Amino acid sequence: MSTFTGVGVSPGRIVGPVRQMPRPVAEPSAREKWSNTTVDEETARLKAAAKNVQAELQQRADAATGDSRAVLEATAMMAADPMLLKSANALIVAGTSAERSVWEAGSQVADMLRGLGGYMAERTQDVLDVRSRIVAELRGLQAPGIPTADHPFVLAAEDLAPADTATLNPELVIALITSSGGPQSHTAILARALGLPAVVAARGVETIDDGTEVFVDGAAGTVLAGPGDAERTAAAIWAEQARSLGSYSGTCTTKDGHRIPLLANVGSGADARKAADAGAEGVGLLRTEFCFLNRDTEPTVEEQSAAYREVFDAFPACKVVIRTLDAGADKPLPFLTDASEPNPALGVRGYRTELSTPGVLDRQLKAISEAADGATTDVWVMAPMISTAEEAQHFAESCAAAGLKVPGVMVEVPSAALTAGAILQRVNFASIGTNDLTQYVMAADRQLGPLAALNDPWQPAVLQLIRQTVAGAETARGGKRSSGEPNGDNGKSVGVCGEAAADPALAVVLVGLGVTSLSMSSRALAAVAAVIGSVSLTDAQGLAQQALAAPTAIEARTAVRAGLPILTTLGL
Ligand SMILES: C=C(OP(=O)(O)O)C(=O)O
Ligand SMILES: [Mg+2]
Repeated sequence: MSTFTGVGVSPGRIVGPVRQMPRPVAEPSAREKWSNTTVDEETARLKAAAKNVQAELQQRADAATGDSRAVLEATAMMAADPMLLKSANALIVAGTSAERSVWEAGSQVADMLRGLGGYMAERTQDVLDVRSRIVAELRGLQAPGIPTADHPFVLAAEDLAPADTATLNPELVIALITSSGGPQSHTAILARALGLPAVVAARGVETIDDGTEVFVDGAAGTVLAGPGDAERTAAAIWAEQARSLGSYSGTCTTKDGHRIPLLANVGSGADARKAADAGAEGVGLLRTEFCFLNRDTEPTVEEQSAAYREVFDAFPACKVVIRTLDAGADKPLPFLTDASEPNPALGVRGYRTELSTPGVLDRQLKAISEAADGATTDVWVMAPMISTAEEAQHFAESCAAAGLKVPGVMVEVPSAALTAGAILQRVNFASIGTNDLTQYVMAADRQLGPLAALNDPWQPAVLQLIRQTVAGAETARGGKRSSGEPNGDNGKSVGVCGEAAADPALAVVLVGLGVTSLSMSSRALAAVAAVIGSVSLTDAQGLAQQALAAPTAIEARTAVRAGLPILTTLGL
């Protein structure tokens, strides 16, 4: 039995066979020529590979439903695209290998589609995906992307990109294990959103053979190859505990009756409908960039408005906090961000793209305003990566110009936490993004596995910045508020929408620090509500003081967990 230790980022214990995510297909050399074959043989090789890829994609499409089916059908059609094959054949005739020919032909077709704009430009990614698949087929390699199987499996990967989420089928993938990736990486966020046990930064998991049975413990952060009876029993107990936790009732209060609204983090209308079904009281973070990943061109006002309206319609008469595009670093959008920046996390990302690409923000605000028109939803709008009071002021003015009445900011840059008082005099609310706040205050890339211990929202510096943000809000408000979620117009409320809110023990600390609402993946709602419901507000404040007094992240977590016996009862 070998054990791999990493960082547990989504709790749960499960036993299942591993499937490795294939490595991305490498570009064939520009000098790659065919030899030992004839033009006809090389053309026939390409034709057969394209046909196999098409058949495989069509088979997957037939088995899929909804959005995944549409994506797979479009990609299957692309594999048989006559223009792609014709351009590739012309290169083969000139002596280029089938692999290189289809690679170049794919680039040509992609450029052409991009130039046509609109719906055609949307197909660019499909062509690039198909050409990689055909090259993999020609080389006898596993197809790129999330593997398929006819039985549930534990997906092992180096890390997952946000774009991989479209094809991840949670019925088949029962846990995620990665050799890289930090606790705030998108693999971790995705795992929590899907409620899948996950361990990141577990070096060596990339060497586990396909089919090997493993035991994944997403709380302990361990992966064990060749589990025995003890592990199988632990997995069965966890499945039973998960069932008994049930679903979120739609109301979260401390033991002594203080209301803490629990909202959902979503990335699309479909997500929002799932969150509403799960009992979320509204949306605390709509990641609008997730609606448009893989887009080469800016979505039109109409397209945006339709996407946002879907979310508003899922939450009539409830609060929805919509975040303007947070492009850059781990979430590049080609129409907004510069892929060649040397240090993208510190670069032109989030609200800062307004400097390099003015106009996109105003068009997005217009789209939000149009979507809100006639909807009963209480629409709040916030900007990501705000660093100064001037930026907050400018954002508030832009919202006002678009007729949006509740502007706010994300607090995810340490300067925003330190100057929260001045910032909150200019906007109505703040939402703390602990994922980025942690990476920036600890100077530790959130995507890097080796820095996982630094990238921990229990770090004393992060807790102090949260306290400072709440104190800044009190100054801006001109005094303390006793409890409850203030209204959007003058409340200067502080919520948390980073992944810290989904950690039930840390959620209690956040409440104790004075945070008034929490937003998380809907899977976490029931557990967070159960743990908050087990303490009074005074208990939560006491635990927050203990966490603040602890000199290290580990000691803070240990002290708080010791004060929350319900965590053990629920297996959290
Ligand atoms: C919620 C956050 O934003 P994202 O994870 O999308 O960067 C955060 O930084 O905590
Ligand atoms: Mg962020």
